[in-house]
Amino acid sequence: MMVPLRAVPDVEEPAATAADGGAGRGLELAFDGVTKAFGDVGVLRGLDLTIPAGQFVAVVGRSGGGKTTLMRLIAGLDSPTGGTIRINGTARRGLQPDVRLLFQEARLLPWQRVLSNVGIARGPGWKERAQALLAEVGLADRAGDWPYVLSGGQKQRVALARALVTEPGILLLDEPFGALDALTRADMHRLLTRVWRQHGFTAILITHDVAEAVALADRVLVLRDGVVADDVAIDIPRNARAAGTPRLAELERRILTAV
Ligand SMILES: Nc1ncnc2c1ncn2[C@@H]1O[C@H](COP(=O)(O)OP(=O)(O)OP(=O)(O)O)[C@@H](O)[C@H]1O
Repeated sequence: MMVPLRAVPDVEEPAATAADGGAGRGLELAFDGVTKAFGDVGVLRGLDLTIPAGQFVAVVGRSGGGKTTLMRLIAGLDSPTGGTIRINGTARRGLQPDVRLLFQEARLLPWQRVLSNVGIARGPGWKERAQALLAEVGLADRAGDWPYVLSGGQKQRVALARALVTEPGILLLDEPFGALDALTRADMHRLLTRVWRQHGFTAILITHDVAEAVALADRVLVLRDGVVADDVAIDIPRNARAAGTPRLAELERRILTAV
């Protein structure tokens, strides 16, 4: 197995919050009585929720609980049955270029080299921009490679660089590290935290892994039976989380109980 060799520096800065989050380009996301049903089956049954600009939110819940449905609504890939989703106060309709998605699979174009995969949006200066983002994700020297020679973790880094190329205000992450081994996952956690601070987007991470949620997020939402069953602030500095404090264990237990 190929494991990314380039370690991500684990630079610890004060945790960014909604108030001082990153570069401040994040967008606020608000749900106002949002429901979603497929036929008779109500998947989301009334979400009222505000996610401040620049916040890092994790969404956990049982399989089939509506997490991916929620992502698709935010991304504009599907419409709510009722209620409104607002981005910076404006009701969202259809696809929005300010919102980007990262999936469990990197979904790179196999017939394009790494640099072209990142610079998919093209436009003036795209090569320099794509190259700079590759450097940011630790793949500066892989620009000329074909996707098939990369490891799973490296592919996800390329996908992350590609998602950032348009400087999205909201980044949706649907189990992006689910298929990676533990060491690569830990590297990706550090990388994601770093780019989130650097770029300032609002991050919404879907995960089955409560430990991952409390390691990365400012706030964890538990989605159960189509509503937010718990909304937990992770009030522990990020640099204290890896060590595992009693408070962190307590929050993890609370989330697991709510799930
Ligand atoms: N297009 C669709 N048509 C009908 N039912 C759907 C559709 N999309 C999702 N569902 C149903 O909605 C429910 C929630 O699905 P969703 O994929 O959002 O759950 P999830 O929490 O993301 O699950 P997992 O963790 O397993 O990915 C499921 O019962 C699913 O079968």
